[in-house]
Amino acid sequence: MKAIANVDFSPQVPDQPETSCILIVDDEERIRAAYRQLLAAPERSIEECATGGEAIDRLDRRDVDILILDLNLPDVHGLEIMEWMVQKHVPTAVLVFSGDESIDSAIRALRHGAFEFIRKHGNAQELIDAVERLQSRRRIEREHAMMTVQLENSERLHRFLVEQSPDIIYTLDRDGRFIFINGRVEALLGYSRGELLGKHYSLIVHPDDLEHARFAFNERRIGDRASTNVEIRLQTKTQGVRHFENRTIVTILSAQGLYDTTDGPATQHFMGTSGVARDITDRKKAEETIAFQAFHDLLTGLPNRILFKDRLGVALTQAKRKGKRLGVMFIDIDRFKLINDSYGHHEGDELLKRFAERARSCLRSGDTLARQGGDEFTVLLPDLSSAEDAAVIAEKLLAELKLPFKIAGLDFFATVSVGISLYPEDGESAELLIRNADIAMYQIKGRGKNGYLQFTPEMHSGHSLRITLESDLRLALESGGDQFELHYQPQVSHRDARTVGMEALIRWHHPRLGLMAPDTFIPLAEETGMIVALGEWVLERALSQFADWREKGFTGLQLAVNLSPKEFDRADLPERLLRRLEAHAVPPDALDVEITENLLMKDAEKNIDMVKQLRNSGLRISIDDFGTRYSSLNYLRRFPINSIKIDQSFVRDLNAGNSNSTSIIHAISCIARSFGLRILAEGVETEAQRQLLSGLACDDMQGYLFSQPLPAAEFEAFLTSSAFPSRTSVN
Ligand SMILES: Nc1nc2c(ncn2[C@@H]2O[C@@H]3COP(=O)(O)O[C@H]4[C@@H](O)[C@H](n5cnc6c(=O)[nH]c(N)nc65)O[C@@H]4COP(=O)(O)O[C@H]3[C@H]2O)c(=O)[nH]1
Repeated sequence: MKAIANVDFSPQVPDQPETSCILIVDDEERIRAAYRQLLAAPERSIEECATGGEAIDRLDRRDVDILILDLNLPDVHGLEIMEWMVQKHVPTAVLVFSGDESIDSAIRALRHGAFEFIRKHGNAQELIDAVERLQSRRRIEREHAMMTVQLENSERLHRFLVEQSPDIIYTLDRDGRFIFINGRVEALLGYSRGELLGKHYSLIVHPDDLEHARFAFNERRIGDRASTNVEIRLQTKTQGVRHFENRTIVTILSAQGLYDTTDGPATQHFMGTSGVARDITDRKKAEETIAFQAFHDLLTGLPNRILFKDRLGVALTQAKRKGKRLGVMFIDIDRFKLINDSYGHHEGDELLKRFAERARSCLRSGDTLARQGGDEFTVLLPDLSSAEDAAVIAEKLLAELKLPFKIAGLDFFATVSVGISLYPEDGESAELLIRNADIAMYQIKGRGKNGYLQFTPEMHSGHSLRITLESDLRLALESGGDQFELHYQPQVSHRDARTVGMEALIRWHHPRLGLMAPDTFIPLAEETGMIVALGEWVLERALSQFADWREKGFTGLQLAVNLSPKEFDRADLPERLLRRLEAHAVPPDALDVEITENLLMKDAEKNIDMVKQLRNSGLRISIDDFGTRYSSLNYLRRFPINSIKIDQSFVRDLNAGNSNSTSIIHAISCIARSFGLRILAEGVETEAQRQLLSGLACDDMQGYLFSQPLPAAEFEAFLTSSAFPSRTSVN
């Protein structure tokens, strides 16, 4: 950026009356003395000269404001002095007084640039009035000159700002033609200014946005009512580096009407529009990357489970309306783990990709093949004329797989187990149809794999385990929660390798099944509503432990707890949290509530309100598993959260040198930073990941590299003795 050199933008209008220097030139000393007396005043400094020569010397210093000049001097004629002054550009104002009272003499003096002509022997008041008039004129002239300088400076500053602006700044005439556009347009759109001046704005607007642009570019309103942040795609002149889609950049446009008010505010004439277009192409690209990966599986490019479920929901609505049948297939590649472990992950990934291609080739264009995760795929068959149609497709798939996959020079033979469920026979909801297809798939696996089966209600008996777990969980809660334990995992600041907080993670010591990870019982607790009581237990235990640590001197730490969406359903959540915080004397800003992206998407308005209430109470809010759902940046705008936790899956992929993951983390961290959010990466297991993440501007990290989640006593020892001590370590 250029420096704004030599420009003084400070106001320069004087607040004190200035002293005027007055020079009286007359050969008669008596007259000079009389005039000096007449004109004496504090804001005047009066000097005298008896000859023209002396006067010229004095005037040459150019600090005389007013010259009172007698024309008839002994050495030089007064008019000659005035000629000399014109030649030398002496800026002194001249008041001629002369004993020669002829009109001719007065006219000559005035022609030579005199301000006024006064008769020498006239009324003395005439001289005083003339000098006052001159002083006042000089003052106005000076102020005018100063204002001109200020105006020039401000215009220079304005030009500088407009030219250096990273945004396109333009003015249109009343017909929508450019009458001004700054140089930024050249870099952004590839047009020179000359090419655009006089042209209609539609030349640079993407054809699909013309209608939209008409409102923004024709904006007639001003002030707060004028359009701001209208998203419009502009077209570049040629295929540029910065294009979004074909020759397109995305901008946010703000515009307002321009009015001629010279005839007074009542008679405003519309003159045109001026506005600013900010290039947001990079942000849009990042949003698209994130939106794509939120709905797609990165490895195969297939829809992921969220998109699948969404499409299934839409297909179900249509099937219900039209009275049609639809099918869901759950496909699992047999012994995939074995292939992965024996040949390596790269080969495993390659097999998944090739399998996806082959499976897709067996389907019609309206069918959806999705990857659920790992080696599990699902298929939506939205339009089946009979139950057998799904079986035909499954057979086709099995037949396709008789041919080997050639990967890294080797022949891989893959077989699959396929479970099928049908609407309306096997379920009316997306969840039920997927679950029943899954159950059918497990049945075929149990029967020796490589085949397909349609769901039958008898297959449900295996689900009795779930029923038992449900009642065990209820009992565990009712008996006071002794079977539960909290483990704490440190969160480490990447800047100074200090522990800055911890996440509380629940464990269940099941009396028969042993130690159970939360993934095995939290979903069940959520489905049955027991999560609310479980959440209460977690909060109470975690806060009491945390308060204990604070008392021991570990004060600067944050405690993170997971909150399930069900807990958000209760309107009194903020009060309950605050009550518990108060009971343990823990300040609200030490508690970091982790919520999932799902929560923000479903029932957004209600949840926005809840998040705002929590934030207003001083609590901190983090979004857990960020990037795994539809990470619309809109909700980052609308939800006043503090931090985001980048999901482990991206961190894991960093190890495999997956450039997709790197660019997604980069995109996420750029966006998070622009919203002023703290970024925490989860699941950091290796030094290589730590280094990559540091380069991607992650503030804090959590993962096995620093520590596994630990029981309270071990965590306390970690805080004091580890390589990542607490910032407020008591030791
Ligand atoms: N592979 C790998 N894993 C790592 C690493 N570092 C941490 N982890 C694991 O990643 C999970 C992080 O927690 P989360 O994303 O909040 O995910 C949590 C959270 O969503 C839920 N959860 C745990 N405790 C609670 C709770 O008290 N309430 C609620 N509502 N949910 C909970 O269960 C999920 C799983 O918890 P955990 O099994 O404890 O699993 C924890 C943790 O043990 C690493 O370097 N590598």
